[in-house]
Amino acid sequence: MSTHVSKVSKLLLLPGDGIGIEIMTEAEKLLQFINANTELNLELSSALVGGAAYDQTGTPLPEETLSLAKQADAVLLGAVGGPKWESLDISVRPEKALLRLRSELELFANLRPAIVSPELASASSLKAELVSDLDILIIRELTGGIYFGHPRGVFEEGGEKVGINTYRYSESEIRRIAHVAFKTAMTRGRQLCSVDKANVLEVTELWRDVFNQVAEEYPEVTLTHMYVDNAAMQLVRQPKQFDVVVTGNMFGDILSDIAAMLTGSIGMLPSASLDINRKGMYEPVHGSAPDIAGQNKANPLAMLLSVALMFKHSLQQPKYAELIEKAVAMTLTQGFRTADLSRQDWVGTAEMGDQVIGNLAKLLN
Ligand SMILES: NC(=O)C1=CN([C@@H]2O[C@H](COP(=O)(O)OP(=O)(O)OC[C@H]3O[C@@H](n4cnc5c(N)ncnc54)[C@H](O)[C@@H]3O)[C@@H](O)[C@H]2O)C=CC1
Ligand SMILES: CC(C)CC(=O)C(=O)O
Ligand SMILES: [Mg+2]
Repeated sequence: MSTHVSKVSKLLLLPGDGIGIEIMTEAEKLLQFINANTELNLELSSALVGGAAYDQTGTPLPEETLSLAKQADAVLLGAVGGPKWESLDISVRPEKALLRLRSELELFANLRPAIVSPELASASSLKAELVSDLDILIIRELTGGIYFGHPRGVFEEGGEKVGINTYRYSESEIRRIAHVAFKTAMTRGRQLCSVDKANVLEVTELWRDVFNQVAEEYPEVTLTHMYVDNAAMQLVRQPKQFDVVVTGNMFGDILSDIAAMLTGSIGMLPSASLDINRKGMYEPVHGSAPDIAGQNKANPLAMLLSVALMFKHSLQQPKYAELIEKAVAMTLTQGFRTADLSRQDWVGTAEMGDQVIGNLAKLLN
C-alpha cells in the first residue's frame, strides 16, 4: 500500500453572480472527481463575492472573503455583476470587488489564451482556414492603467459635471509585466507584439520605451509594437500573425473579448491572473451573462479550462492541466456543444460538465 500523502492544496471557490454560479458548480464537480480519483489532495471552500455578497453583507467583497483568498493556494472565480446591482454607486458594485481582489492579491499578470481546436474552427466568427490551429496568448496588465488610476470620479467644474478617469502606469509596473511577457514569449514562438496608443497617449509612449529597454535582455524574442486600433483590426483580419500580445488593462480587456470570438464563443476563453510568485486567481474571460443566467445554457468550458490553468500555474501539476484540456477536446470531438456553439442539438451546462468529467475518467483509467 502506498504511504505517500500529497500536500493539501487549499482552493477557494468564488461563484459570484449569474452564470458564475452554474459554471462554478461544474468546476466543483470536476475538482471533487479529481479529489476522489487521484493522489491529489484538494481542500475546497467557498465564499461570497459580488452581488451575492452585497445582498447578504452590504459589501461586494467581505473582509472574510479577502482574507480566505489571501490564505488560499489558488482562487477560482465565476463571474460578478448583473442588472440587479447596476444602479448602485460604482464603489460598491460587484465589479469593484473583482478589481479590488485582483489588486489586493497583486495579480498584475493576466494570461488569456485564445486557442482554436480543429473541431471548433467552423464555429469561429472567421473563416475556418484563418483560425484553425490558432494559438495566441493575450497578456493583460491587470492591476494598473485606467481602471485603477487617480484622480477618478465625477466632479463639478465650470457649472457642469465632469467625469474623470486617469490612465496611469509607472515604469516599474510596465517593467514587471514586460518581463512576464518576454519570459512567456521565450517558452512559445518568441514573437511578442506590444499593443499601445503611443501616437497620442504619453502613458503608452512610456510603455513603449520601457518595453524597448527590457527587450535588450531578451535578444531571442522579436518585439514589435502596434497601435490598439490596428491590433483590433488585425486580430480579425489575420489572427495567426500573432503569438504573444501584451497590453495594458483596458486594451487587454477589449482585445481579449475580440479574441474570444475567434474561438467560436466567449464561453471558451479561460484566464489566469498571477502575482509575482505565480500564486493566482483563475476565471473565465466572460461576465455573468444575465441574459442566459439560470437557464442551464452557459458554456462551462472557459471555467473548466481555467481550472486547468490553475493546475499548470499555481499547483505545479501540469499533468492534470493537460488531462483536463484533453478531456475538453475529446468532448468537442464527440460533438457535444452548448447553445453558444451550436444552433441545434445543444446540451446544457450540467451535461457538458458531466461529459468532460466522463472523458477525464476514461483518460485516468
Ligand atoms: N469577470 C467578470 O466577472 C466580468 C463581469 N462582467 C459583468 O457581467 C455582467 C454582464 O456583462 P456583459 O457585458 O453582458 O458580458 P458577458 O460576458 O456577461 O456576456 C456577453 C454575451 O456573451 C454571452 N456569454 C457570456 N458567457 C457565456 C458563456 N459561458 N456561455 C454562453 N454564453 C456566454 C452572454 O449570454 C451575452 O450574450 C455585467 O454586470 C458586467 O459588468 C463582465 C465581464 C467580466
Ligand atoms: C470588471 C471588469 C473589468 C471585468 C472584465 O471585463 C474582465 O476582466 O474582462
Ligand atoms: Mg472583460
